[in-house]
Order: sequence, then structure tokens, then C-alpha cells
Amino acid sequence: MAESSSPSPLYCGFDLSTQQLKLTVIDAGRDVFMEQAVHFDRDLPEYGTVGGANVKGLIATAPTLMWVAALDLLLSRLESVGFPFARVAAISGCGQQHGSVYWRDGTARTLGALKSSLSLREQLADAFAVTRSPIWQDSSTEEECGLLETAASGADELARVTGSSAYERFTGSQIMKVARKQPAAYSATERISLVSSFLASLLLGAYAPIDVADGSGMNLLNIHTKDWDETLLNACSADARSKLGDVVHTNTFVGVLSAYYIEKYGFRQDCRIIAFTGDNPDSLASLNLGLHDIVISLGTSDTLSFPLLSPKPSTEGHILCHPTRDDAYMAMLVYKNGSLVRESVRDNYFGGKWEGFEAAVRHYPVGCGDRTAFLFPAPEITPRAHGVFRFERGDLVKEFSDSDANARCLLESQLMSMRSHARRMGLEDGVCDRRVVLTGGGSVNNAIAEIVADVFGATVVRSVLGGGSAALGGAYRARYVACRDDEMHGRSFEEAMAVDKKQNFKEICRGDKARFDAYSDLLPRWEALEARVCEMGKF
Ligand SMILES: Nc1ncnc2c1ncn2[C@@H]1O[C@H](COP(=O)(O)OP(=O)(O)O)[C@@H](O)[C@H]1O
Ligand SMILES: O=C(CO)[C@@H](O)[C@H](O)COP(=O)(O)O
Repeated sequence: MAESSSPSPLYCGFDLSTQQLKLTVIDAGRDVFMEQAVHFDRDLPEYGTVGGANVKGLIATAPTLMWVAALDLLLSRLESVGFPFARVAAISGCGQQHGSVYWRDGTARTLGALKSSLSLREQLADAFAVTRSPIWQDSSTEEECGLLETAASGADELARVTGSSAYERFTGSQIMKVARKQPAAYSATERISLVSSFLASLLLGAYAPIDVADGSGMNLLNIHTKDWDETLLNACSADARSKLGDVVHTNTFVGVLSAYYIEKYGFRQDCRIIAFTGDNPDSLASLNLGLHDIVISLGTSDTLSFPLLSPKPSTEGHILCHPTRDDAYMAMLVYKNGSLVRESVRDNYFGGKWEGFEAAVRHYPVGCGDRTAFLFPAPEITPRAHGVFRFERGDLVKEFSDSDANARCLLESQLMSMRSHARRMGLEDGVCDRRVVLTGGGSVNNAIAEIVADVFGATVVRSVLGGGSAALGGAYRARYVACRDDEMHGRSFEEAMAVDKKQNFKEICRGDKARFDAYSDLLPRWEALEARVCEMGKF
């Protein structure tokens, strides 16, 4: 931890992601002051999660109370290292997108009267009418998705209004499923939060509003008016609007920190809470990208996102409200079989060592000797397919003739998929001068970065500022909103970030033109195989 004698302010950014609760603290100069994390499987094994979740067939949940316990644990870890709570001027952050929390009737009172002699976990043990929060890995709401699309007069119209056609993990169909299948629990719910607004609520000691960027991942928000769509809310459930509360712009000051944290840990009395958002929007906020850059996040999920001025929502991918710009949007593709399937290839073929995986990736040429792999052990989001499919010289095979090829085949296929689907979302293709910012846990892997560079014909960079990019985005926003009225002189978030002139990125590698062209030549064949896989892997 850096020198703590200075009274200058600190700003906190939380990220309640799939596998961990992370915190990045920055100082007034935007330098990372400290980082801390609680890993759900390792640090809270009593909740029995694997990769932060419990997955049974198409159903994926996380114990809501585990997330509460993670906040207790993270704060107690800060206390034990002498963290200067009294310097924290503002807090914001984010959460994995789409997950929902069902607060039981009467919990607003409990939240407003938290006792500093007890842990949050003790006081909120009965706070949830649904004790297992549905999360983004869930694919069990096909029926409800159909109902939402019917209410919206079709998938295209739902996409035009909300930025996405109906997706099983999106919160609208998840809420509808709880209302239909667990009516008693649903009627005992006084408020529904997203994972982001849930964490903000714990800190506020009151229900925090949902912000427009994370709200765009629900199939309930009109991304043009930036407010709930009444028809969709009514299709979701009769009282969805009152249970969801208001929606706010992302950089909104929503209140001050609950007295609980001031008494228990010694936080600053006027510590402000800024609306929390989704992890992907906050990642975009931290990177302050140009309009030609794209971000590829290799977290538990893989995502590709880019800022966009004129959205043309379609049934391909998602358009979300931009977290920090009113005039812009963000386009996003999401892959469920991201890091977890790379880990399973590492474990099955390379003795659990990333070094072996990386060496094998570099051993093969582009196209891996006419092999490719579509590995979707979990039902995939992009494309909608489930199962394991390997092709060698055009034939479907159970295993490759050379099993070491699995690493490169998987990566090439994951990246070709991003290129192919991003192109369908309107990303200009065929240019060899793009910049790709790699973030997330998998971004440390240089062999992956090299494939990204060649498939996209891009210069691949990594953030050098430290901290997970999503948590860092929360910390930057906390600082910006807390100082907006004085130091920022009315500047926009982007202008304020630019003024600091920080050298944010380090170049990792550049795509090779010949290899980029080879991938361009392979793309039509790869797309034909993906179409076959979608037929064979229907779920
Ligand atoms: N050297 C590496 N190569 C590839 N992937 C890695 C490496 N180190 C960590 N990862 C991946 O990073 C993932 C976690 O990323 P992270 O962004 O922290 O996830 P989340 O935010 O979803 O909790 C792990 O599942 C792991 O597979
Ligand atoms: O479903 C999505 C976005 O639509 C996922 O990206 C989640 O937001 C989970 O994020 P990570 O924990 O994988 O970073």
C-alpha cells in the first residue's frame, strides 16, 4: 500500500464479478493506491460455488448472501491492513451484468438501520425472498423470452427498442420467470436489484437505482428514451415498475454511505455513492476509448465491445446505453464459454499449465492444419449452440489426430467468432490498423494476444494502470462525479480523463499482414462450419 499519511482523498471502485468481489482504490491523481479481492470459491467455500456459481443444466445461480459475506470479508481485510477509510471521498463500481436480487418485504427498514456491532451477513441472512440469484450464465428462460418478444411484436422490434432481442440471461425474462414459477417468493419481494445496484444498496443502506447502461441488459429499458418501456414491464409482471424503482444516468450521485460503515470502519462521514453499473460498461469507462478502438475482455465471460454513435440494434449482439456519454452507445458481443473452456483445455491437454497451452498455440500455423474447434460445454450465447464439435479437414471428428492442436483451434475459433459477429454488428472489417484493448484475467496471456492481433489485424494493447479495468472504471467515475462541480469545471468525463494525460496503454504485439489475410481467407469456411454447428447444437 502507498504512503497513507496524506489527507488527500481516495476513491473506491468495486466489481462484483462472476468469480470475485474486487476493489480498486485510486488517489486524487488517478494512480492506483491499492487493490483487494475476495475469491468466492477459495475464500467463501461454505457457499459451495464453482467459478462463483452453481450451475445445474440450464439454470445458473449464485447464493445472494455469499455476495454480502464477500463485502464483510473484503472490508475486514482492508481493516486488518490499516486501510485509511477516513480518506475515502466517494465510492462507485459495477457488477456482473443481468443477475437479479429479490429483496424481501421489510428489508428497506433493515438496510436503513444496520447495526455496526454485527456483520452484514448476520443482519441480512433473511433479506432475500429468492435466496439464489439468477446470474448471466443462466439459459433457462426460453419460454419467457418468447413471451417478451411477442409482447414487443417480434424480436426485431424488441431489439429496436431495448438494444437486444430476447436473451435468456437478460433480467426481464429472469424476473418474469420468478413471477411465474415462484409466485409466493415474487409477491414477498419489495424491490428487485441488478447485481450492480444491489452492491450500491448495501453501501447506501437503502435501495439504489438501476443505471441506464446496466439497465440496457434487461430487455426492459428503452435505450432511446433511457427509461423503462411500459409494455415490456407489464409483460414481465403486473408490478414490475414498483419493484424496479427509477432508472438513472450512470454518473449520478445517489446518496451518502450508510452510517454502518462510518461507525464500523471509520469511513469519511460525507463519503458519496455514485450509481453502480455493469462490469462491461465500467470497463469501457476506464479505457476512455476512441471511436475506432475495441475492447476484448477475457474474464469469466469473453466480451467484445466498442463505442458507437448511431446504433442500429438488430438480433445480432447487444446495444447498451453508454455509461459516461449521453450521445453514444456501446455495442457488445458476449461469450459464455470464455475463460472456463480455455481452462478446461489447459487442464485436459496441458497438465493445468498455461505455459504448455501457450507453447502449443505457437507451435501451429494459421488454421492449425485445417482444423477448428467449437467448444461449447455450456450452452453458448454467441452463437446459440451447445456441445463440442471438432472439424479436421472438413470432417467432424471426436478428437483431433494431434490433441495438442486443441489450444490453438479453440483460440482461433473464439477470435474468428468475435470478428465474424462484430462485422455483422457493423464493425468495419478488412482494415489492418485497428487497436484492440485486452482486459480481464486472460489478458495476461501473450499467446492469446498474438492470435487477437492476427485475426483482427490489430495492434493489441493492455492497460498499464493496474487494477481490473471494470473496478478501475468505477473508481474513475467516483472521482469524476465527486469533483465534477469544482475541480472538473463542468468538463465531461471524457474531457476530464484526457486532461490527466496518463499513458494508459502498453503495446503487446502487432498483427502480421500475411497472417491477417490468411484469417480473412479462412473466414467464409469458418462461418459455414459455425452454421453447421448451430444446427447440430440446437438447445
Ligand atoms: N495466464 C492466463 N492465461 C489465460 N487465462 C488466464 C490466465 N490467468 C488467469 N486467466 C483467466 O482469468 C479468468 C478470471 O478473469 P477475471 O477477469 O478475474 O474474471 P471475473 O471478472 O469474471 O471474475 C480465470 O477464469 C482464468 O481462466
Ligand atoms: O453476460 C455478460 C455481459 O452481457 C457477462 O460479461 C457478465 O457481465 C459477466 O462478466 P465477467 O464476470 O465475466 O467479467
